[in-house]
Parts: sequence; structure tokens; C-alpha cells
Amino acid sequence: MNFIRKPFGYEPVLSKDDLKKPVKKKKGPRANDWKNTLARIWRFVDEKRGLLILVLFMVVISSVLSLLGPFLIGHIVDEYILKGNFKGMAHILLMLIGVYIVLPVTYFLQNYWMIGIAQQTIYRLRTGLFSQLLQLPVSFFDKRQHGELMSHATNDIETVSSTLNSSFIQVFSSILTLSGTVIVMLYLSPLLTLLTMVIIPLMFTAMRFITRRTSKLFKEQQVALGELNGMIEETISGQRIVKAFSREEMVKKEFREKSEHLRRTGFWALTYSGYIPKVMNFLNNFSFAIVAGIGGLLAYHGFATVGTIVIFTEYARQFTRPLNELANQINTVLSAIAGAERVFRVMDETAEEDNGKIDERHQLRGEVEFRNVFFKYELSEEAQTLKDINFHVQPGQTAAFVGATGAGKTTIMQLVSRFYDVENGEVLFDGVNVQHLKRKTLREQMAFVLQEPYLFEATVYENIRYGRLDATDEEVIEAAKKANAHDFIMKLPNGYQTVLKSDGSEISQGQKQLLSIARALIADPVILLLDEATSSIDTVTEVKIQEALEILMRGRTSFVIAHRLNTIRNADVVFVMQEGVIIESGTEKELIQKEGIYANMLKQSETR
Ligand SMILES: Nc1ncnc2c1ncn2[C@@H]1O[C@H](COP(=O)(O)OP(=O)(O)OP(=O)(O)O)[C@@H](O)[C@H]1O
Repeated sequence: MNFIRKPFGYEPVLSKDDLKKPVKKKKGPRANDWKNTLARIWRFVDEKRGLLILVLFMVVISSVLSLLGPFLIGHIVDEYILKGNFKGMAHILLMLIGVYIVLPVTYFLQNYWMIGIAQQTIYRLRTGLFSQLLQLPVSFFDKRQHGELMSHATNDIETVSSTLNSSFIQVFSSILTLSGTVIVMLYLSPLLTLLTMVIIPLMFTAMRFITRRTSKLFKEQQVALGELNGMIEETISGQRIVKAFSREEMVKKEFREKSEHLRRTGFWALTYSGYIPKVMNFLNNFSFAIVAGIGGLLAYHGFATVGTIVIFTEYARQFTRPLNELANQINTVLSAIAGAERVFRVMDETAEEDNGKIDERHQLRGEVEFRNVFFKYELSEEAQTLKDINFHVQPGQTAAFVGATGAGKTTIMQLVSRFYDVENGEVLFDGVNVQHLKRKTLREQMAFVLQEPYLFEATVYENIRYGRLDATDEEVIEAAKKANAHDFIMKLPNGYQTVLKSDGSEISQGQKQLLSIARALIADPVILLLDEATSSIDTVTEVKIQEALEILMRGRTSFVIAHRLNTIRNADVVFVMQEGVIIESGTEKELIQKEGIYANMLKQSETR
């Protein structure tokens, strides 16, 4: 067996030999999984259940009508044509015409209603998944590839949608037609029924052989598609890095490997499932020949009427068709169930609980305290990311965090904003444990200015207004002026109406920072989290950013991952971090006098 690399482990790829091996049955609750999944889809059908029952009723009518057709033809042969008695045939013919007119009407109605039900169900499923994605904790996204999640929201939901659109009716109607046909056939001639049934075990054996392989392969194909989507997404968003490091060939090679995996699983899945109609057709013709041949003999010797044989040959076709359809639908239904299972798995992830009891309008003063805080990321190899962190920041103070890369500065910010919860110890706001505050209360009174500000594909107005949705245009402009962003915005092709790209590629790094400062200003937060940009920005913009930040930080509690000496100098307290521990703290002056780690860091940066 081969393996391909996955971000968190290795995924097996089926080889030709693997496909020949018998598939071992999985133990545990899997047998019931599909029942569970179907029951959950049923819940999503919700208020359309009444209409679904109407659809089922229509399917019953169309199945009865499709059984009636051949029966009437047989009756015409026996009672009228063979007896040369054409009187009275007209009304049976009229009935037959009636059957063939009403039949398409029932087909139309069941399809029309079913599409409505399917689309509504998918709408609910899709919006359910999307709102769940918004409620999941940040730690969930640490464990999943973005492309994989995209694949659930698009491919998997699409598979469920197309199955609901068409397969549901087909499966139900096939089962009904099949049972109806068998009942009528048994009534007409048990012997011929038995002959028609001879092919069933053959069909089942062939189907089992094929579907055992295809179900495994279709699952594998969906996984491979998810991975490929992940890679496409990653490559498009990181295309500059790919180009900058000339990694095109490496990316192409990896893409070819993933595509090859998808091609191989797709090839075998479709090849095997392509055998189904062929095998079925062959068996169908075989059964038709048996019924026609032996039926003809029976009619010749007077054991059955010609009409009965006519009905049987029709039914023999009608009997294998639903079997055929069922067999064809199995793969579609299986892959839809697998898709729905993956969607439900995401829905079953525990969403961020927000059971803080303190009122949503609670006004924070901005006092923040960490008491004996220990923390570890789920996927981290380290024993602890933060170890016994203690500090107390008063309202309006600026706390600067410095330290080598990986020391844990960003992690402190993640805990202040409660993107993650502490493992041990307490984070307190105004003396209240953060667990008692609603996340919304907390985050609405906080603003972030990140190294790589995130911009949306929207106008400058909308990008700044993201800080406070009800801000007027005047307020936006006012904030932009305070943030020193107004002048450059006015030089953009459409000023504040200019639509920015999500990667902000048409404006400079410094300008992005100014926009994100304006966004934070308009939010008017009590607490500010600031990750200073490390990339070199021209001195003019640097001064503008510095001025804007000073205005922004005034009167607010600010946590800064500091890279600029200016910020550190003006901070009320500086925390020096090393390997998840605060090793020094105090004002910059105190730290220099102490001649410890910080003083050393400073000396080193000066000598560079
Ligand atoms: N989501 C995550 N999952 C697992 N480990 C993580 C995660 N984020 C950070 N880490 C690890 O936690 C440690 C602290 O990281 P953190 O980002 O807090 O450092 P930092 O001091 O902010 O570094 P930098 O200055 O480079 O941003 C590092 O070892 C990092 O690899």
C-alpha cells in the first residue's frame, strides 16, 4: 500500500492489489451510522415534511399506474385481439391512454415538489454548517485544513443536494414498483415469476462485488478531492510566497501527486460503477429471453395465455429496471450519506460556550490580571506554552511584551481575547474571571491592530466601519483623519469608495496598518491588542503610524507586542518573555538599570 502525505499524518492510497482484497467489515456503530445520518437529514426537511408525504403519495400513484399499463395491454390481447372481438375494446384503450397521460403528470408533480423540498433542506443544512463554523473555537481551525472545510461546505453539501433532488424519488419508486410487480406476477403465474427471479441472486452477487469496491473508492475520492481543494486554496492565497521562493516546480509536483491520487481513485470508482448498468443490462436481457422462451412454450402448450406472456415480458423488463435503478442509486446515496456524515461531524463539534452570567452591557474598566496562568495548545509538542504567568495591568496602562520569537507573546494576546481558555489559573477583567463574562461583552470592548491587518474585499468605508457597524460616513472620515489615513485614502482612485482587495495588495503595508488603526479607533475599545509590524516601513509612514497609535492608545488599556523602542519606552510596564515564562518586568528604565536580559537584548540590537 502507498501513502500520501497529509498535514497531520499519512493517508493510505488504494493500489490495484488493495482493490482485490476483500473489504473487512468495520466493527462498532458504523452499521447504524447511515440510519442516524438519514434521521438527521429528516430533521432538516422540517416544515416540508407534509409536502414530502404528498410526493410519496404521488410516487405510489405513478407506481400503480406503471403497473396498470402492461396489465391492460395483456387484457386487450387475451380478451379482444385473440378472440377477434373488437367491441368494447375502445373503453380499455381509453383507460390505457388515460394511464399514459396521467403518468407523466404524476412524474412532473413529484419532481417539482421534491426539488423544492431538496433545495429548502440544503439551504437549512448549508446555513446550519456556516453558522456552526462561525461558532467553533479557534482551536478547531488549528486542527483542520481550510480547504477540507471548504470542501464540506461545497462538495459534500452539493452531493447531498443532488441525491435529494433525484435519488430519493427513484429509490422509493423503485422499491414500490418492484414489490408491486412481484405481487402481480405471483398472482398471474408463480412458475413464470420464479423463472424471472432466477437472475436475482446473480444480480445481488454482481452488485455486492461491485459496490463493496465502489463505496470505499467513492469515500476515498471525496477525501482526495478535499485535499486537492485545500491545496488549490492554499496555493492561490500564498501565490506570492510560491513565486518569491520560486517553488512553482515543487508545488506543481505536489499537485500532480494529489491529482494523480484523485485520478486513480476516480478512475477505479467510475470504472467499477460503470460496470453496474452493463452487468444489469446483460442479466436483464437474459431474464427477458428466459421468460419469452419458456413463456412461449407454456402458451403453446396451453398452460398460460398469450396475454399473460405479454404482461410477463413487460414485467420482466419492469422488474429489472427498478432493480437496476436501485443498484445505480446505491453509489450516489452512499456518497451522499458519507458527505452528510462529514457535514454533521463538523456540526457536532463543540461550539464555543458562552455561558458567562454577566450582563452583555457590562462596561469594562480595563483592568486585566493573569493569576498563575498555564496554557498549552492542543497540537503543541511542548509540555507547556505558557508557564505560571502572573501580571496585573491597571485601566489605561500600556503593557509591552518583548522576547524572542516563540516566547509566547501572541499566546498571551490569544488568552486576553479569550480565543483560547487557560489550562490552569485565572484571567481576570476588573477582578472578574473571564469565564463569567460573555465573549461578546469582552470582544465588543476590545480592538485588534495586527501585524498583517485583514482587509475585506469591500470599500475603504466598509473596511473601517467593520470596527463599528453603525458608524456614519462622517465618523469614518473622522477616524481616518485621526489615524493619519485620510490623505492616502483621498489619493486612491475612488477615495473612500475604492474597493480594496482582500489581500490589500494595492496599498502598502504601512497604509494597511493605518486603516486598521482607523478601524480600531472607530470601535472605541476599552482594551487594545496591538501586534506591531516588524517589517520595515518608510520613515514618513512610520512616524504617521506612531502618531496614530499614540492617539489610539490614549486612555485605553493596551497590550502591545512591541518591536519599536518608542512603544517600549512609553509603556507603563514591560514584560520580557522567554520560553513561555515572564523573566523580567518593570518600566524600561528599571529594566535597563537592572542590567538583566532586557538590557542585554537592547545592547545587542544597538550593536547590529
Ligand atoms: N495554534 C497553535 N498550535 C500549536 N502551537 C502553537 C500555536 N500557536 C503558537 N504555537 C506555539 O506556541 C509557542 C508560542 O508561540 P507565540 O506565537 O505565542 O510566540 P510569540 O512570542 O508571539 O512569537 P512571535 O514573536 O514569533 O510572534 C511557539 O512554540 C509556537 O510554535
